[in-house]
Amino acid sequence: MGYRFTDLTTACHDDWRAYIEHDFVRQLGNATLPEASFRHYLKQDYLFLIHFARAYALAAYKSPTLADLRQAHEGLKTIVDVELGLHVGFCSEWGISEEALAELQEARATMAYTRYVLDTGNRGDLLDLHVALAPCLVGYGEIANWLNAQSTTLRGTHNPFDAWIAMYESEEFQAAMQAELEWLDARLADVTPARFNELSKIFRDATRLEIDFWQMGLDLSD
Ligand SMILES: Cc1ncc(CN)c(N)n1
Repeated sequence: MGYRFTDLTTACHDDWRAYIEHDFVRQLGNATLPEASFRHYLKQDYLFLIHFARAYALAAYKSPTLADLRQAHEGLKTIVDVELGLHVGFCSEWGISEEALAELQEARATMAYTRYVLDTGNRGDLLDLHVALAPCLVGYGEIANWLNAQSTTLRGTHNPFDAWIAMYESEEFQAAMQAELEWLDARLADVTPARFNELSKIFRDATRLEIDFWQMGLDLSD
């Protein structure tokens, strides 16, 4: 029997749950997240998204077939058109101008995560790269769904972070997540146990770097 994406989350169960259910996420859901933490996160996420768009462009470059190229293009479009498009508007609502975004200094957690993914993609193959990217695209879709399943999550005007949840529960984002899951399931079906172990390691590393990114927001670390 072949592997599926859920085998990766099962192999890294504790790290995956620590990422999805991080205190930053919980506080964002119940509207207790300090505004300074959200602002710090938003700024760093702007830099993060630019590097992740580059990583999807690398996936396009490494794509041997039209189907692979389409999937890389899907990830790139989601970041550039859906996330970054809304992000700049979000930032301005939170008092962060485009000029301020252009002058930002990258925090170490942003640097570590984005460069890890780009390095994994450069030295590995297309599947290595998609697995390194998966906690980002699949994780945020799952986080929105997890938040919506919690009785403590506030929605609408009661929550200043509502628009953030709305972005990741949107049809467009959820469809991109599903397409990525299908692509990963199809590729993982053929891998050997030894190869699956290598991929699990990449998935775990990227998931742990997502945890550090949340923590950076909470700690306001640079
Ligand atoms: C750090 C991080 N990880 C994931 C996502 C969702 N693309 C994001 N915007 N930022």
